[in-house]
Amino acid sequence: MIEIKSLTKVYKDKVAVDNLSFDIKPGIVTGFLGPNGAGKSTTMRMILNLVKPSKGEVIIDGKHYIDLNQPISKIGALIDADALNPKLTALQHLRLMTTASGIPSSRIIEMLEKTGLEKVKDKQIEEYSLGMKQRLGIAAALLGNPETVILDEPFNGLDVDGIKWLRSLAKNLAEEGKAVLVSSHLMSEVQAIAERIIVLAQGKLLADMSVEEISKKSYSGYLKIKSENNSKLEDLLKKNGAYISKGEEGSLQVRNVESEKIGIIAKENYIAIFELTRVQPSLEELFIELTEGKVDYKSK
Ligand SMILES: Nc1ncnc2c1ncn2[C@@H]1O[C@H](COP(=O)(O)OP(=O)(O)OP(=O)(O)O)[C@@H](O)[C@H]1O
Repeated sequence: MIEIKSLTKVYKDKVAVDNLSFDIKPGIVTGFLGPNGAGKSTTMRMILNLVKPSKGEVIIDGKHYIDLNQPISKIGALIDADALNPKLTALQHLRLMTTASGIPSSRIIEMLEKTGLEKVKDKQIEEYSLGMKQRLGIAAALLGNPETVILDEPFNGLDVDGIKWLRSLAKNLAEEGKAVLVSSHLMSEVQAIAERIIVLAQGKLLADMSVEEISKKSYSGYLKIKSENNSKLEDLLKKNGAYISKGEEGSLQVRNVESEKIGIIAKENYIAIFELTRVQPSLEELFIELTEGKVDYKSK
């Protein structure tokens, strides 16, 4: 379990991470979402003790990172897939890591197989595509069989097969009891695997919810109604506290009144209902709504 407590990072006059608190729980995948520049990488780097917080702390199983016995078996991370020595082969890269940390070298082949790199293990990294480098970064992250796995934008550069593979890998790691934190700027990439979603914008926590909760939130959810007499129904529903706007094909978009009540009002007033559908925004739309106006580098 990793506890992030009031974590703050200020670069000169830029607040990259602003008083952020959340937990990374074992046994689930947590999606860490935010637009470019939201502060995801900076947070992950602070968890890994690569960046010193301006304020706040990260507690890993009750300890600070520097007090961990074998950090590599506590936290494995993919932070920057390009930060590899291009002249080394994958095998040499992983060998350096096992030698430096005392991890049994048998883990190397296991991880190369797990990440699909077994056949290209003797190629120099400079010949690797971004997707292959991501796979190697993941192999390195898993080398110490860590309890927590932190992956910063791991879907970048992966092809369709790679995305499928990574999704099932992340799920399997969580099923093994590991805490898995996966960052992305796209909800669609993590919604299929994450049980919990943390949304960050401009360094601040916008949402920390289960995927179920986030889907149930009514941000832009509404009831779509078509009836025999929409204008009469609209008046009646407004009297009952509904917020109504006009939808497509003459339908009504109704908020703030539940479907049962609408049904009863329609029945009591002899108005036949032709359609009554709950429309929930997709997670992608929810994410856009949550982060609207909170993007530093938005293309015009
Ligand atoms: N070393 C640094 N010096 C100065 N500013 C920095 C530094 N590292 C990050 N920042 C700034 O902090 C903010 C957060 O950056 P960060 O890389 O953590 O965001 P992110 O959510 O990971 O975005 P992306 O998806 O684009 O990587 C940005 O405005 C960035 O420019």
